[in-house]
Amino acid sequence: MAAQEQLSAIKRAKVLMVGAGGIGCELLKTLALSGFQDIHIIDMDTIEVSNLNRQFLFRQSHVGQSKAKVARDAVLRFRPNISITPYHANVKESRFNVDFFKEFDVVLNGLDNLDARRHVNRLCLAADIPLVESGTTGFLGQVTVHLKGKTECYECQPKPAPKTYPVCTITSTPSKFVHCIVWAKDLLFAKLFGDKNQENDLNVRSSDTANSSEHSEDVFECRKDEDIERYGRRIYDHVFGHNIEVALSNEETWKNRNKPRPIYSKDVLPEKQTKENGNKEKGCAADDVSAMVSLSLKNPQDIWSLVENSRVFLEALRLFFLKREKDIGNLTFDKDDQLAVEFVTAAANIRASSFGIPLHSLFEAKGIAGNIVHAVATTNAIIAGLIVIEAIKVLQKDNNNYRMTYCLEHPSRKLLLMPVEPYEPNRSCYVCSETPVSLEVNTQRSKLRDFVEKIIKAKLGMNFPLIMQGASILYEVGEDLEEDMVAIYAANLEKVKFFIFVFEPNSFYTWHKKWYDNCGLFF
Ligand SMILES: Nc1ncnc2c1ncn2[C@@H]1O[C@H](COP(=O)(O)OP(=O)(O)OP(=O)(O)O)[C@@H](O)[C@H]1O
Ligand SMILES: [Zn+2]
Repeated sequence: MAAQEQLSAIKRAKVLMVGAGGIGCELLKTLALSGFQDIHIIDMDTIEVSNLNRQFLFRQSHVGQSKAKVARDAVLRFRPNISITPYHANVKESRFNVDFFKEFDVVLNGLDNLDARRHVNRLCLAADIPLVESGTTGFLGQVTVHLKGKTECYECQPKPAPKTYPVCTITSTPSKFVHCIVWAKDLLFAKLFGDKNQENDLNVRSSDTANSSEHSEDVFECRKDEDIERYGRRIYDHVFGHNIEVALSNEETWKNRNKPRPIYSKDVLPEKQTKENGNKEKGCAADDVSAMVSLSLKNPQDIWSLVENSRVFLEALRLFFLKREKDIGNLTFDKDDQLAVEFVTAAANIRASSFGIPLHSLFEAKGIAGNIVHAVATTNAIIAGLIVIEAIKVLQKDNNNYRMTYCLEHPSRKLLLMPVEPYEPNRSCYVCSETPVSLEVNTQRSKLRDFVEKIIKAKLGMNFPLIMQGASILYEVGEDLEEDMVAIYAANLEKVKFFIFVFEPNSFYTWHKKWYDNCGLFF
């Protein structure tokens, strides 16, 4: 009897879930309610307040606790007799190796990043375990099934790169609010609060023409005898006033564009006004410091005026120096860092105002800055259901009926869920096919570092590459390397004229034989 067989396949199955976030919580619940009895779940995160609106296994009292463990406990309350094994860990840890993966009948991904997805894909290929992969953004979602040799693997098709903008649009000619956000976040915020040694295009325009008395590197440093109010105003005037004037001096740029308007702090905020606001101090922990709180701005969905944005800008900068001084120099923008979001929102709005671009609320700016498409709980639930449907087909080896399913925002051919037959493996996929990758590299010019970082790690996604020249090792990655080897490898990275063979050694992935024999990179 088909139904009986299905049920016993479900009961016998040992499944691994990776990710206990938006999709993962729904998936764990649906697995349990569908009769699965042996579920292992890996998630490296702890619960945040922002998860509670859609990750229904979690409650306020769980904030700060392991997602995997709390998810397990929540599901055991309504299915007390099943076995759920949680791992509060990164799936990339070496204990989750090929042998670990081989213990499962199917692996189900509910992840949110390319790196972890690639990693799980490769482990599933190496262990020859079916993978059901998924993802959602807002109303959109998809579920795909990957079986080694039968359907394409997760990496058979190149993934679209995240959207980037031309540097000059960001530094000189923004035309959309998102350009102002990128400027505020990746240039101004990074310059003031991030790693000082990182390249930064913020001042390209002004430093081109900067007069020699003002050394452009020092403009952003707080001077010895300068109080923080004055420093804030100087930065404000430099980036929203002076830099815009410099940009305007290049007539060519503005022939077919609207000219921006330089904005100086004294025109927007008379000196006295900031003093009044700036002095309102509230005692709170460094992490909770907020310019909105100290300026009594309550609603994050309000669009602030230029004056309000200018106040937030100066107040946020002041608070960073006053309350978060130890973070300065190490910060990268984080959408969950309230003060950082306030600063970036205000800076982006002041720049938008200068360029005649409509201003936005903090809520909207945060969404754009964090590349956030607001998650839709229903999409996650639908996708989780589809994952379970495909997982059951996998367990029953129902080879002819696997489907990739897309969840659409608007009906297409009257369907909101669009099933498509899975594609065959891509014969030239460097991950799952026999094809060796050949690359042409100019070994006279390229440093080994460029090769390792731009190609081996970024493009090919190798985590533990081993690079050989003849019989000697030029470079490898590992936790237990001797110090002197680390120094030698570091020196090798700066060298040019290498002639090498690269592979990801099998101690970690134990690549299936084909990969191991053929998928080296030859030069
Ligand atoms: N390498 C990894 N190892 C283990 N778990 C991972 C790894 N990478 C991502 N995850 C987990 O995958 C889950 C993805 O869930 P989701 O997309 O809902 O993101 P979130 O972090 O919960 O929410 P958001 O980012 O939208 O605020 C997260 O719980 C995250 O911890
Ligand atoms: Zn592939």
